[in-house]
Amino acid sequence: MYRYLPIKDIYAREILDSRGNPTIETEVLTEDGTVGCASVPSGASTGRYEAKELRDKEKQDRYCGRGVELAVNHVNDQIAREVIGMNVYDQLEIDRLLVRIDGTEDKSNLGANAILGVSMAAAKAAAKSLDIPLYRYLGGVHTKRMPVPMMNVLNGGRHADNIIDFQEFMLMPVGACCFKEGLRMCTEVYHMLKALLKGRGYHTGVGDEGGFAPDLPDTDSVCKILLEAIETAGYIPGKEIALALDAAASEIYDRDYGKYVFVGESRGREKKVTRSTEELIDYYAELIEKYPIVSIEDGLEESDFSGWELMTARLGLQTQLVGDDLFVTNSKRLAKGIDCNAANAVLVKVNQIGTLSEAFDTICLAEENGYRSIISHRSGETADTTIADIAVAFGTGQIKTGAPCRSERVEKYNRLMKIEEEIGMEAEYKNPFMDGK
Ligand SMILES: O=C(O)[C@@H](CO)OP(=O)(O)O
Ligand SMILES: [Mg+2]
Repeated sequence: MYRYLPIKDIYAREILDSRGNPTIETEVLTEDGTVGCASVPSGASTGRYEAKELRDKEKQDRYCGRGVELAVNHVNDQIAREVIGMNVYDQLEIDRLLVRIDGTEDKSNLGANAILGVSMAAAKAAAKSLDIPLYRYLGGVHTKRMPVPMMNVLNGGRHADNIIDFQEFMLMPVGACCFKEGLRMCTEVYHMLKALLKGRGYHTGVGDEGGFAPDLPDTDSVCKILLEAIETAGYIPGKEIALALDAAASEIYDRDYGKYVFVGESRGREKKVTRSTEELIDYYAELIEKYPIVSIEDGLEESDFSGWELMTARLGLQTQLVGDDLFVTNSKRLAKGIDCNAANAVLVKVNQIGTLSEAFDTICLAEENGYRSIISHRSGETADTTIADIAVAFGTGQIKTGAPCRSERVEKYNRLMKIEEEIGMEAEYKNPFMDGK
């Protein structure tokens, strides 16, 4: 027997995310008066195979995005009816029940957004009622590994109104001694990058995740200025700060044409710049040769398992190849990837799958098969910091949560600094590429 604390009430409401679009905030109240509150993020470059975020049919006049009143009603009616009375400490049972009452493969009935809010708020209420931090509640007493940030300092693709074809250019402070130092190093480079861009007449407005969004013509010029920023800030590229990319290749793939189309890079040229799967892999090989790129996410499009297999055979030994749209945090899709040696890491976004327990299952499957896991935010975020705790709880060793200048991203970084302080001397921070994990 263990402690039993029934859920007394569940209440969801519509709030706004960092892009000014509606999203859900959910509260779970327990019999002892504890309230756990969680809000749900939302993507722009969403994967085709993600669990479905339920949005209202009609666009609301007062918002630019479609509302989530339908999903809110599902929480307040159907879900509340079933989940009230359950033991808040039975996370697995709560999550399994949510999946069952939805009844679909992709959670399109109740909505992954409706389900996730309840899953996260229940965990937060449980932790709070025990008066222990969320990372400890989810991860246990031995939780101590801090994640290396993948700090997105330059935005392109669907996250910015510029001409850069790839979506994200990130800094990884692999040579730092602790999370706090890593965060400081990247932030210094971020400020240096701003000065360099400004000095060269580029605008320094930011994209959805807080990275700068200048009109740099191609990936080469982005990598060059990033290296310059790292060096001018006083760090050694590769050794102290490495680079990571999210190509978000599904967004530039032309299905009819069967090739990747680089619209930005084509500007001012007579012929459109396109690359076949093999050519794109060659292009990555060249980039890795020239720049200290340690990780490439969504290097190929989301359905092309055989292309991924090819890319992994070619680049997988020296480079982390991350499946985001490819795996969508779904253990079945990850299992398929493992079977054919596609990728060697999985991006974990809780709203891609809908419950904490399913995200955890995916991380365990990755771990068992020598794949790394990276906890990630979405491009549309809120002040909710649950992913910071999850990254520490599940000991994934890496987190992707944007630039240090938009508060919905900074909240996560600040939460991680607090966690590191709490864990104290026992906190562990290591280069994820040094120990094969
Ligand atoms: O592609 C990604 O990895 C994410 C987060 O950076 O973007 P979005 O939330 O728009 O899918
Ligand atoms: Mg991605």
